[in-house]
Amino acid sequence: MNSDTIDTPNSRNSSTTQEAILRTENVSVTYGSFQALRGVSLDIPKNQVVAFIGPSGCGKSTLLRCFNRLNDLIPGTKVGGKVTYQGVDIYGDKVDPVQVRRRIGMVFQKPNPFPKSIYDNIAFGAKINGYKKSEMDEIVERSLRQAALWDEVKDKLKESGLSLSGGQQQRLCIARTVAIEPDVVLMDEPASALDPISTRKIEELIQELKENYTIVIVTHNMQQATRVADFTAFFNAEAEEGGKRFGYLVEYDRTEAIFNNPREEYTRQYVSGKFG
Ligand SMILES: Nc1ncnc2c1ncn2[C@@H]1O[C@H](COP(=O)(O)OP(=O)(O)OP(=O)(O)O)[C@@H](O)[C@H]1O
Repeated sequence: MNSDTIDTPNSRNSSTTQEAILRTENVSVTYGSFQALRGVSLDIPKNQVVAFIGPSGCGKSTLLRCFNRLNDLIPGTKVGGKVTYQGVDIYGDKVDPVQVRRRIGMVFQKPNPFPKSIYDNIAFGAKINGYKKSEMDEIVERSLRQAALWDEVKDKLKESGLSLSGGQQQRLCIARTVAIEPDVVLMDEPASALDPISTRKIEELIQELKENYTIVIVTHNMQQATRVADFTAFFNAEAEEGGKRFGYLVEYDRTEAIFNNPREEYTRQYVSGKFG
C-alpha cells in the first residue's frame, strides 16, 4: 500500500507537506434516521498526535470509530463518504474489518482490562493475531515497556489486571493495544476517568508513543490537547429544522493555531471557554 503525500491539515496556510496515514473524504454518519456527523474531510498525518475537540454530541467519538470500522458493530449505523488508510478504502468490499482493527487499535475512556493476569491481557490478543508462543515473553515485556508500565508490574505478571489502579489499568490497555504492533492508536478520552497524576503519565506516554504510532485522541480537556497534540480538529454541532443537531468539522489546523490564532469565530469562542 502506498501512502499519499499531502499538504498539512492547514493546507490553506502552510506549504509544508506531511504524509497522511488516514484520510476522510466527505464522511457522514447516520444512526438510523439521525445524521450525527456531516461532510467531514480531514487528513491524519503519520507519526503525529491529532486531537478532536468540541462540545458534547458533536460527533468526535463517532468519527473516531469510523477509522477502525467500530461503527459497523452498532446496528443501523451508516457511514457515507470515504475513509482511506494508506490510500486504501477501508470500507471497500474486499476489506476485512478485523484486519483494519489490527492496524488501527483503540483505547477507550474506561480502562477495560480482561479479567485475566497482566501477562495474559497482552498475550491473549497477541496469540489470536498469530504471534508465536515462544515470542510471548518478549512481546509482553516490550509492550509493557512501551506503555511505561513494566517497572511497576514486572514482579507480578501473574496477578490479575483488575488488581491494578485505574491509571495502571489504562496503561495495561495501551500495552495490550500496542502488543500487536498497529500503525494507529485511537484514544477516546483515555484519561478522563483518571486522577491528575495518572493523566500526566498517559499524556507523557502519548508523546513517547508517537515515535512509533500515529495517535488520534478525543478529549474534552483543552489543556490536554495543547499538551499532547500536534494538530487539533474542532467540531461543533448545529441544529437543523426540527431541532435535530448534526456534528461537523469547523476547523483543523496545527494545535498552536487552533488555540492562539483560529480562523473561525466558533473556534475562538470555544477555545476561550465561551461555550461547550
Ligand atoms: N449508538 C448510537 N445510536 C444513536 N445515536 C448515537 C449513538 N452514538 C452516538 N449517537 C449520537 O450521535 C451524536 C454524536 O455522538 P458522539 O458520541 O459521537 O459525540 P461526541 O462529540 O463524542 O460526544 P461526547 O463529547 O459527549 O462524548 C450524539 O447526538 C449522540 O447522541
